[in-house]
Amino acid sequence: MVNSGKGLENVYIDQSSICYIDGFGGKLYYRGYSIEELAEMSSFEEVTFLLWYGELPTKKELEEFSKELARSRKLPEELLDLLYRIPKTAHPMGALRTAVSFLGNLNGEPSATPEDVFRKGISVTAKIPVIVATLYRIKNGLDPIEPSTKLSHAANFLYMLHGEKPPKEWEKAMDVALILYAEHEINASTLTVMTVGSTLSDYYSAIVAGIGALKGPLHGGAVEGAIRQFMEIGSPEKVEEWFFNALKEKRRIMGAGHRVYKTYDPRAKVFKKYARLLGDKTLYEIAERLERLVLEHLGKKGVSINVDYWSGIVFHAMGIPIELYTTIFAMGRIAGWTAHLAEYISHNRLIRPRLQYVGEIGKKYVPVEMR
Ligand SMILES: CC(=O)SCCNC(=O)CCNC(=O)[C@H](O)C(C)(C)COP(=O)(O)OP(=O)(O)OC[C@H]1O[C@@H](n2cnc3c(N)ncnc32)[C@H](O)[C@@H]1OP(=O)(O)O
Ligand SMILES: O=C([O-])CC(=O)C(=O)O
Repeated sequence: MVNSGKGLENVYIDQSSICYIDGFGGKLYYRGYSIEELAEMSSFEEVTFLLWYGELPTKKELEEFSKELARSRKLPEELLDLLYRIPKTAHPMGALRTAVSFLGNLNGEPSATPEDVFRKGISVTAKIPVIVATLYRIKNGLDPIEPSTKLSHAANFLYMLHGEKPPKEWEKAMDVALILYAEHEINASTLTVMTVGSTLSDYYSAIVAGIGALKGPLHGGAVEGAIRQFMEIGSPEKVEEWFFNALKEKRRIMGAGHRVYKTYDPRAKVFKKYARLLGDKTLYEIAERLERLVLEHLGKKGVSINVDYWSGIVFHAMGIPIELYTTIFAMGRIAGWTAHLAEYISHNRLIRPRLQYVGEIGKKYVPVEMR
């Protein structure tokens, strides 16, 4: 290799003031504020404002921003019609990708300024939970519920999904989940968004590409993989046998390992607290036993527990079907995608790395009849 950055490991492509990860110390900061403090004290609306505009909002700014988000929830009729026509077998991330792409056809002129990105960002951030909840209800033969303009971003999603206002502790847990998922520097989906944005394509094209990247099981899709693996194990006594079999078969433990964290992901610690508080006891115990084995046997390779390990147990406790978990990740991450897109295009340069060619050159072309 020309350099050692396979998979762009440890390659810095720009400077940014949005997020700092200390991968060995297990620390994470959004605009300088620790993730633990934001999760405990803040809200998704406030964190989105912080990520986009660089400072915590004043009370008035937060009220206006929250109102604007709430006002932007309603889906256009054309999109509602489309949601009914998406195949019921589609994975919700695929359906969400189609829905956001369709929104782009209603409003997809190139986004050349950060202000334009934020204007569209408000609309898409507001609509993603509405799209997800509406799709879920249509798929299950239930009537979609109109978004409320009174509820918080987190509470409105749960309300639209279940058809009733959520208990306070569910609203808080969902709000915390959205905060924890909101931003994480230049992860695979954010790089994807920035790459599309760097061609000066439109906001929606960039976000659609980000949704596609997030869906994969090595990235956001791991949240579904992690809980499915706990369910597959089935009982705490079976964890050990399952783990050593997985190692023997060279299967990855979902929700473990990370390109940047070589220690416990600080977001996973917060999720673990909520999983203990709200989650199914058996699933929690399975996950805890598996975690011990991961840390003991894979810790020396720098494999620890990541953000996707515990979160599914929290969503499961709120009666949310597993196939929606990655869409909840997207509901949070839209904030970070938008922040990075706006920051990058404000001093844009086309993203275009190289591949070292190792094939042959100068081969003689043979016409098809002679092959
Ligand atoms: C929100 C997020 O995106 S967080 C990540 C979510 N993804 C997952 O949870 C899926 C499982 N995890 C993984 O597949 C990986 O840890 C990734 C993709 C996240 C990071 O991968 P990379 O940084 O490329 O690590 P890489 O693949 O080089 O692995 C390094 C070593 O750790 C091992 N390893 C890494 N993750 C795991 C895991 N989950 N289970 C078992 N072993 C693992 C690899 O086998 C490798 O071992 P080796 O050196 O003996 O061959
Ligand atoms: O940073 C990464 O590579 C993956 C991750 O944890 C995230 O996107 O939240």
